[in-house]
Order: sequence, then C-alpha cells, then structure tokens
Amino acid sequence: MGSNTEAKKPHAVCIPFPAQGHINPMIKLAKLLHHKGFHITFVNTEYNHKRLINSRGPDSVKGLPDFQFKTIPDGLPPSDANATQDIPSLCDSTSKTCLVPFRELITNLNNTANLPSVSCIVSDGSMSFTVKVAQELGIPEALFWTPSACGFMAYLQFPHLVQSCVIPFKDESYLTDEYLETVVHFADEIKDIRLRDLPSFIRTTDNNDIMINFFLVEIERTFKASAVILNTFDEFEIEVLNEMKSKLPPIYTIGPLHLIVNDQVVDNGLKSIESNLWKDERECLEWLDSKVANSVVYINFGSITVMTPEQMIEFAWGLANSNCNFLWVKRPDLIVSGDHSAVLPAEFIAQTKERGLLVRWCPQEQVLNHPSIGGFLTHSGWNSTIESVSSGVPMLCWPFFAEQQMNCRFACTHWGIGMEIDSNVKRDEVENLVRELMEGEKGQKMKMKAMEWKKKAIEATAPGGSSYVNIDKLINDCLLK
Ligand SMILES: O=c1ccn([C@@H]2O[C@H](COP(=O)(O)OP(=O)(O)O[C@H]3O[C@H](CO)[C@@H](O)[C@H](O)[C@H]3O)[C@@H](O)[C@H]2O)c(=O)[nH]1
Repeated sequence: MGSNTEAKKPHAVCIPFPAQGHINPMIKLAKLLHHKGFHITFVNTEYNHKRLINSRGPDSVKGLPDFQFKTIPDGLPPSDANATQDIPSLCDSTSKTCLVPFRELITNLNNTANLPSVSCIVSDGSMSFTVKVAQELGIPEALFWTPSACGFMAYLQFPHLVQSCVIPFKDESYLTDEYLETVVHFADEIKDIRLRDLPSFIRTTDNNDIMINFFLVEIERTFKASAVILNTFDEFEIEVLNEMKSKLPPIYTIGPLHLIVNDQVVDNGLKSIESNLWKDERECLEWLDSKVANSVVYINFGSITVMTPEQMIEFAWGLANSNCNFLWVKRPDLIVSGDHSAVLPAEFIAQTKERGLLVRWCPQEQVLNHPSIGGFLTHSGWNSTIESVSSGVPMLCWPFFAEQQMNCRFACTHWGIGMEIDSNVKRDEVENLVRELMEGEKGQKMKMKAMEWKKKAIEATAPGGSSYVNIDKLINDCLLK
C-alpha cells in the first residue's frame, strides 16, 4: 500500500491495562481492527514490553508497517522481575501517572510524517484516564471492559454500595461467611447474588481502600466514553446486558473474541503477533496427544492468582487421589512464598508421573481445544471462563479475587457448567469434585451444557451472529465517527 493510502487509514490507539488477562483480549481486538483496515498503535508499559521480548524474542514487538508497538512507563519503580505486578499498586500508579506520557505519545504520533492521525482510542476500562485525551482531541473513545458482563455489572454497583454505606464494611465483624451470604439487589431478573459474589475488593473496612476508590473513578468515567466493549455474547448474558443497556453508553458485545479472530484474521504477519508474557511450554500438546479423549483435567489459575504452599499441597493430593490424568500449569510466581520447586512432595511426583504433567505456562486456547481435555479447574478469570465455554469444557471453580467470584456464581447457578471448590481448599473435596467432573452424572450434565454453550458461542461469532455484527457496528457507529 502506498504511503498516501496509508496516511488516510483510520488509526486506533489500543491501550490495555498492564496485566496478562487484559493484554490478551486487547491484542485480539487490535488484530481484528487491523484486519478491518485500521492502522494500529498498541501501547504496552515498558515493564511488559520487556517481558514480551524476554518470553517471545525481539521480533515479537517489531509489529508490521501498519501495526506498531509503543510504550509508556507504568509509574512503578523499575524492575526486571518476570512476574505479575501487585495489582493495587499498579491501579494506583497507572491512574495517577500515565495520563501525561499517554498524551505525549499521542501528540508524537500525530506529529509523525506518513502516519495517519490518531482517529480513535480503544482503551481498557481500567485505564480510563485515556478518556480525557480523547475528549481533548475530539475523537471517539471506546472502553473495553475485559471482565464478563456480570462482573462488570457488579463493579457498576460500587457507587450505590458506597452511598448506602454497605461498603467499605463498618468493622471486621462484617467479614464473616454469614454476613457475606446476605443477598443484594443486583438485577431485576437475577435474585440470587450475595455479597460474597461481588468483586472481592468489597471485603475491606478501609475507607481509603485503593481498589474501591479506583473502581469508583473508573466507573464514573465510563459514562463519558463513546462506547463500552465486552468480550461476551448476547445469549450468554442477556439478562445482565438488558439491565445495563439503558444506563450506559452504547454497549458492543463482541465475544468470544478469540473465535472471531481465529476465523477472520488469516494474515500471517498478524498471526506472529502474540501477547504471552511467559514462555509457552508447547510440548504439553504432544503429551495430551497420548491421552484418550476427555480423560485429562486441566488446572490453571491464570496470571495473577497466588496460593499458599499448604493450599497447593491440598490440590496436589486431591488430584493424585482422584486417579485422573491431569495437566497442571504451575506459574513460577504462583506460590506466595515465591518458592516454586520446594513445595510439591516427592511422593506426589512419583505417584503421578505416568498420568500427570506439570508445566509453567501453556498455550491455553489450544489446550482447552484438545480432545483429551475433559474438565478445567480454574480460578474463573473471565478469559479462562470464556475460552472454556468456547471449547465446551465444564469447570471446577476456585475463584481468587476481583470479579472471579461472580463468574463462578454464574458458571455454577446460571450457565450450569461449573462446581465451586471452597476457598479453604481440602484434598478430599478436590478429589471428589474432580471425580464428579470427569466421571460423575453431574459432570456429564455439565459437559452437555458446556457443549450447548459452545455451539451458541460459535453461532454468535459466525457471519450474521450477534457478536460478528456488533464488530461492524462498533466500527461504523463509534470508531469511525
Ligand atoms: O498457562 C497459561 C495461563 C493463561 N494463559 C492465558 O492468560 C489469560 C489469563 O486470563 P484470565 O483467565 O482472565 O485470568 P487473569 O490473568 O487472572 O485475568 C485478570 O483479568 C481478567 C479480565 O479482566 C479478569 O476476569 C480476572 O479476574 C483478572 O484476574 C487467558 O487468556 C489464558 O488463555 C495462557 O495462555 N497460558
């Protein structure tokens, strides 16, 4: 394409919140927009840019002539660690420090010869300082909220919960299992949501709590955006979406995004653009090839969850005692003490060596699509949940924090594809639930339900489907305006 045509392209600046579970869906959306004719500038933090180079090599950030990577600092002290940063610190520092470098970056882009002017911003909902820059430039800004619609809906309750003095809790005596069972008003059609299902950030007595205050600001700014994007599909979360629709800027449900991208984006150059911050151990796919269909339980707690060595041991013996095959992704920074290798007992390793594989990071989408995977023990992060749904894989849910409790609640009670593991995890419960998931009657029912949702997810993303259509609407009605 000649530089003249290039200069006329719409130019979207895409900026994720700097954590794996946010970068992944944003890079997919950026690829899709590129495929639809946009010039893309993708903005990572310097910290994550370095991690991307470490895990995937320098070519991984070279981009393409019309898909470039840029960086801004995250405001935290420099570090060479290969680990997820502390989330409250990151929320605090990005919201306080990133506006200035982001504005400077856009000014520089607009002053670069042969580069189309920035015509829209697609920002993570948790990086809403960017709305200010869009307003200054008079260009549209779409906020991509990367949790589920039900999780996002739960965050939308924060202003009301604060005004009505429900959160922060008055004192420690409210932090009990009994009080957390209190049913709250959530949506007209959904009456079974309890305090314990709301984002874990509500479980504080601190009036200056970083996370509550952070979400109050992010929610308030959402109303100033031109559009809200969600990585879900209408049929899956229709009650929640109906409830939100009248209260927010136009909402575009465009998920499961990875299905659309895998179907539509065939360009080889784009295929090489990936966003793993840890190195994939792809050998696990060959190991899965050696196992019979639906026989392996896959365990992965995403990029942020941490657990104590004791919890890990309970999971380990629960898995060993279930006698099932398992693929367990044990991220290097999964254990709170940071002691990666010392915690798993030698007897566990010896006992399970024929039927268990431990890796540090894996190509999750491919793993979930592998025929030998029969169930997923997950922390209920939204990407993991929607990827599991898209593959027709039922789940055991051990929600850790943020809106994962809500995803777990919906998986177990609304979608019929999940069973919850108590936060105080014990080996017997793991053993029994893994058996039930892989061999029991309830597991069979969940599998059938998961397969139905998979079909619906594919329909939503196929030509004419709701998410497929919404991408074009998002582009025409918002990003090109
Ligand atoms: O070995 C692995 C482990 C994970 N992944 C990918 O990493 C992402 C993980 O995302 P998610 O499952 O959502 O977990 P978190 O990393 O914990 O995600 C954060 O971001 C999500 C989206 O906002 C929220 O739903 C979560 O609560 C929040 O913790 C997914 O795309 C996975 O496919 C891999 O490719 N390989």
